[in-house]
Amino acid sequence: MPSLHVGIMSGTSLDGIDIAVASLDSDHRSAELLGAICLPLPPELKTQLLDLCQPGTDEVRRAAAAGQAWARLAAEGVATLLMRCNLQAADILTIGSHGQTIRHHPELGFSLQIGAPALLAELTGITVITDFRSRDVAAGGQGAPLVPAFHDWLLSDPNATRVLVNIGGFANLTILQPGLSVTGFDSGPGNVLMDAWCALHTGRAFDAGGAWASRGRPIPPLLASMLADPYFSKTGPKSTGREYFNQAWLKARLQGFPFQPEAVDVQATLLELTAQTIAAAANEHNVAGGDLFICGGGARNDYLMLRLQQLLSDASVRSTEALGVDPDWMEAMAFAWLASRCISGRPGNLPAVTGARGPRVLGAIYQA
Ligand SMILES: Nc1ncnc2c1ncn2[C@@H]1O[C@H](COP(=O)(O)OP(=O)(O)OP(=O)(O)O)[C@@H](O)[C@H]1O
Ligand SMILES: CC(=O)N[C@H]1[C@@H]2OC[C@@H](O2)[C@@H](O)[C@@H]1O[C@H](C)C(=O)O
Repeated sequence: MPSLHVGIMSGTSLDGIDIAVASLDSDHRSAELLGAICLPLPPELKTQLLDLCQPGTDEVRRAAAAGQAWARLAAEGVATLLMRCNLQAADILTIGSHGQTIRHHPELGFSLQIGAPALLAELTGITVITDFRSRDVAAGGQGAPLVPAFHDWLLSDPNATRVLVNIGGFANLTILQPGLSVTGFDSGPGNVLMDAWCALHTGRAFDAGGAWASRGRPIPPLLASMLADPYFSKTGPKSTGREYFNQAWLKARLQGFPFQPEAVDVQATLLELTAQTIAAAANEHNVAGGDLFICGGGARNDYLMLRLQQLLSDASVRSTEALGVDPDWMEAMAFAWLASRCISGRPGNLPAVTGARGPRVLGAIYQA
């Protein structure tokens, strides 16, 4: 029997809160997107959340305040979306709310998302499930990436190799190969460094279509110094975040550089870094001849898509649209699905992906 679930994702790009409502049918492994909405983060809330991604003073109070502001915005989004879809709160079994990651340190035993789930349950009148990463981390896993389990559930094909690549702030891959267990990991930065550099030099939040990067030329020694970072040669399970790949990381590479490069060439180098680390991660798993399907905002970066296709010339590189899944809503749908797993007492993680000791039911439930 299908049931209706809402998924809310606020990713590492901090561009907005994505909300999707989906009809999920576990008997037939199907997911139908009924509607979706993206609420841009007001600049003040974006700044508050970004500030919380690094150590600072009075963090507990600031995190509580920002979490509540986030929940109020998310609740408004849920109400608008349900109205547009002609649905009532009572039609929705659960909301799966990822919240906003402000620290991800599986090596220290925690991954912290904020988003005032109790308030969200109170404001929406719908059962809210959140804190999806902690249980996996407690079981020795990375707590990330979690979407590979959803990709496997919805998109695996017994006859074809499929690689799903989510390019948001960070990029993660899911490798679905007939007869092999699912592999998945974060390959490294997706858009996060490109966004930061673009904002600094052009005042724009991102480089639309990769047009600016396409006018520059990657700087080989700078690219080499970036690719030498030990994260890229580590094998999975592995996950990363703003704690590691951030403006300070970029600054350190630029400081060690003998001349002042052109800003546009740095942008081209950062795009190349994203493309090459994704391509290398796919190649490590011998996916030549398979299909790559891209989701997340990176699917709109035409130049990045072109570079990926050039680097992986034996594979076809397309957006997940080709599989019938809108690339903008894949992650929000994944959190709707993770909530459906939790409420039915079924595991949400893939131990082979996250490194957890075993399958675990993920999430904390705030009953309506
Ligand atoms: N038209 C476009 N051209 C180029 N890049 C784009 C375009 N639209 C969106 N993006 C990129 O996609 C990003 C947002 O992607 P997305 O919403 O998938 O990220 P996220 O969910 O925040 O990240 P994560 O998956 O890491 O949590 C933007 O910050 C921008 O870099
Ligand atoms: C800790 C955290 O929020 N990680 C995000 C981030 O954004 C992409 C990548 O890094 C992935 O590991 C994860 O998100 C997706 C939704 C995931 O867990 O699959």
